[in-house]
Amino acid sequence: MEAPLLELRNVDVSFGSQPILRGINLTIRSGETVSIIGESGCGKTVLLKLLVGLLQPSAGEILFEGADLGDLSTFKLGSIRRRIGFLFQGAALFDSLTVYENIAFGVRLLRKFDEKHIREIVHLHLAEVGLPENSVSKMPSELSGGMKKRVGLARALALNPDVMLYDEPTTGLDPIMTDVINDLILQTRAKRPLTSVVVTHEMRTVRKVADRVLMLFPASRLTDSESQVLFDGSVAGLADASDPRIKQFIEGDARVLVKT
Ligand SMILES: Nc1ncnc2c1ncn2[C@@H]1O[C@H](COP(=O)(O)OP(=O)(O)OP(=O)(O)O)[C@@H](O)[C@H]1O
Repeated sequence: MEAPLLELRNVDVSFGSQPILRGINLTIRSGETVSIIGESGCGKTVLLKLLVGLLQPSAGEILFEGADLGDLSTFKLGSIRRRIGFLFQGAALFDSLTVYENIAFGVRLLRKFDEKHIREIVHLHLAEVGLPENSVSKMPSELSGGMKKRVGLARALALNPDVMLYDEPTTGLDPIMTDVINDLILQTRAKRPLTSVVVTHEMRTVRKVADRVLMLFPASRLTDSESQVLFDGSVAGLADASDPRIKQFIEGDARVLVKT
């Protein structure tokens, strides 16, 4: 059987004496859109950073197409990273560069294309995320939060990734812009073979985009025998889950601490 595209085996992450991830086992198959949910601080962003090699686990293995990231040369790790697009929380645009230069940045760095080809790529992806042509000359400070996210997405897609990692893509956006970004995540996947991991605490986003949901619980509040993954299944299955911590998360404010 084909190896999963991404796999975490018995992964622990601690910062100092603080355990953040504990014994995480997870497989993500090619083409899936997996949403990772859980209250603030439970380690969702840490998990995303592990997948792209921005963080190393304290124990366990992270595999990409069966290859352990911890065993790879810098060169091989670099070639895997280039296949992974990341839409950071807050979009993380370069403030001193125009929208055009932000989208072109990675393409210039990683591909030997002439300027005409780069211009085509920038305009193609600007159109894909629904931004008008004249936004190319704008500076990030002139953009709304939703526009920034769209530029961040265009910048990631311009590198033609096989995997897209989204960190809170709709947090802080109004409901209309949330739906625009949710639709873009769906369209992005419909246009190309893409595996996506979407970290969010917005159930609206989960319901719209996820094939599968994974819910984490803070490691610091688990008993020794409990799994940190409270739920791994379909969005529909989430609604039927009996664990009160899951119910509270999906019914209430995701950021409110659940008392156990
Ligand atoms: N580099 C780091 N050094 C020390 N602690 C860190 C580091 N990165 C994350 N943490 C801590 O790990 C915990 C989990 O952080 P993480 O950002 O993954 O949470 P999250 O589930 O994504 O939360 P949120 O929904 O608020 O973004 C937090 O307590 C955070 O302070």
